[in-house]
Amino acid sequence: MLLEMERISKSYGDVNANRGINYNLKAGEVHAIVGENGAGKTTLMRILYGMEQPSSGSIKLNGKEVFFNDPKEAIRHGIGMVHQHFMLFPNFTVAENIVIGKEPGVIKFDRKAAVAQVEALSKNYGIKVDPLAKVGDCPLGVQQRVEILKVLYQGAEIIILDEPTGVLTPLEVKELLEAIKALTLKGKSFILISHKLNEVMSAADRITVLRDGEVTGVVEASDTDVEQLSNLMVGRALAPSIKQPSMPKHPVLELNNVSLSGGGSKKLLDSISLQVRAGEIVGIAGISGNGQSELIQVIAGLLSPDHGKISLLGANMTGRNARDLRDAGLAHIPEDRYIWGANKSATVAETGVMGHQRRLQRFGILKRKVIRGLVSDWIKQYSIKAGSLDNQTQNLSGGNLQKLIVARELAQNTPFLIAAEPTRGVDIGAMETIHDQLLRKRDGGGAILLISSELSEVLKLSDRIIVMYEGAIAGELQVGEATEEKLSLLMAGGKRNE
Ligand SMILES: Nc1ncnc2c1ncn2[C@@H]1O[C@H](COP(=O)(O)OP(=O)(O)OP(=O)(O)O)[C@@H](O)[C@H]1O
Repeated sequence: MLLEMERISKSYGDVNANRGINYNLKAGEVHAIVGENGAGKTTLMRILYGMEQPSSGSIKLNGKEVFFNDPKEAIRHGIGMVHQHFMLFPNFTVAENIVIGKEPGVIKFDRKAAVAQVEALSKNYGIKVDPLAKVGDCPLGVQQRVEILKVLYQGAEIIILDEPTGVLTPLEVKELLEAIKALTLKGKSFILISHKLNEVMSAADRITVLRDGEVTGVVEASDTDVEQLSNLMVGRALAPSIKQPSMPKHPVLELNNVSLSGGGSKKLLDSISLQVRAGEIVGIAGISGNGQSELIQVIAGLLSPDHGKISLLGANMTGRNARDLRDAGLAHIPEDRYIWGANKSATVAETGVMGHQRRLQRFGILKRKVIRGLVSDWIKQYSIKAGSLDNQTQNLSGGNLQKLIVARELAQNTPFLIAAEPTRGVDIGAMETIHDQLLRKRDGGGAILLISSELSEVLKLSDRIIVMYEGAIAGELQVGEATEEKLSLLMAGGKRNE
């Protein structure tokens, strides 16, 4: 056996993140780990990668016990990790990012050698990149290839992929799954952490299921289905949300010819006009980087458009800041929970009211008791594993923080909500809860603009779908006529749907 993790336990104070976990990996195998948010997946991988030390238990590589004090030691033993949030330098080239930390050259960095080595590596493993491209200019799918080449350059035999498809387009996901397959044929082994059970079943040979820090099952992928996995994960089968037809009323958000330049002649937003009415969910689909992020930021008052008009409930809000927009009736589940949604060093209770403090204070003093009561209720409603209300936000697992932010924004009961990637990183049970809550808000007369890289989510929740391509609206489809194929065509710059 290539890797054996035996009886691994890890506690943080009262939280038992891992409780006697056994996990093993064969050479050339893809062995996925699934489980609810906070089940202990990341903790187990942080232990394997030397970022944390277990409270008890042992790790064996090729039958020999090893102990890693830090990631450098894990890397020396052939373990590589690609994190959910890429850790690349955007201003450096692809080649520089790959060789960093182990650069060729005796006294001085040998750039030519670096490019040659990256070219050879890329050819050997069939993973295409341009060594001279600046990483910040590369699409996310390419950035992920750079991360994978980087761990291969460091000599990885075991590659940990933590939620690798969260930010990828359907085509990029397909390419990633193909790259994984090709690498296993060359003897590399993968540990895949994912909430996307269909992808897990198509990529993995075996699947280990964790629940509350313990293993609840190890199954062959060819021998299981989504239902059995969800049972092992959550202890029950899932009931999909039921969507009633929408009954849209008055316009809540209106954009008229909104444009934003990106410096030079390039337009980040090109004459966008759209409406979101009370009682409807308008979905925005598009390959990441086609203006969706800028659209969200312009509407949320984080960027000011160069041209055009933005109105909320009939009031002109063009150029107003985020605080004014929140006061006027906007709630916002942000695209990136760490940049816009939370402060890592704040407590859970503080993150639970971030952006809404003004409503929860009296004479400039926060109503702490009220806040603690509110946040405690959301923790119960969304089954958030948060430890205590005074726990630091950075100690929450990614999915649990996402749930806290969604709960906070939905609880504001505002007439308008931007829901950007609302279920990124959450488990299937929580996804169901969040979808139900979004539909409930819509049915209660809320207007929702949904931006999601998950086409299935856009199709499931939206009443109308707008596709963005190169900063402009490439087409609009009613939910009845929209299919993944039609949307994908428009997303790739296909014919405008007039
Ligand atoms: N440094 C820490 N201090 C305190 N608690 C922690 C710390 N790191 C993790 N935890 C807790 O350990 C538990 C397991 O977290 P972990 O991140 O391993 O879960 P996960 O299965 O990866 O979840 P997700 O699917 O949301 O990423 C959670 O309850 C989390 O809050």
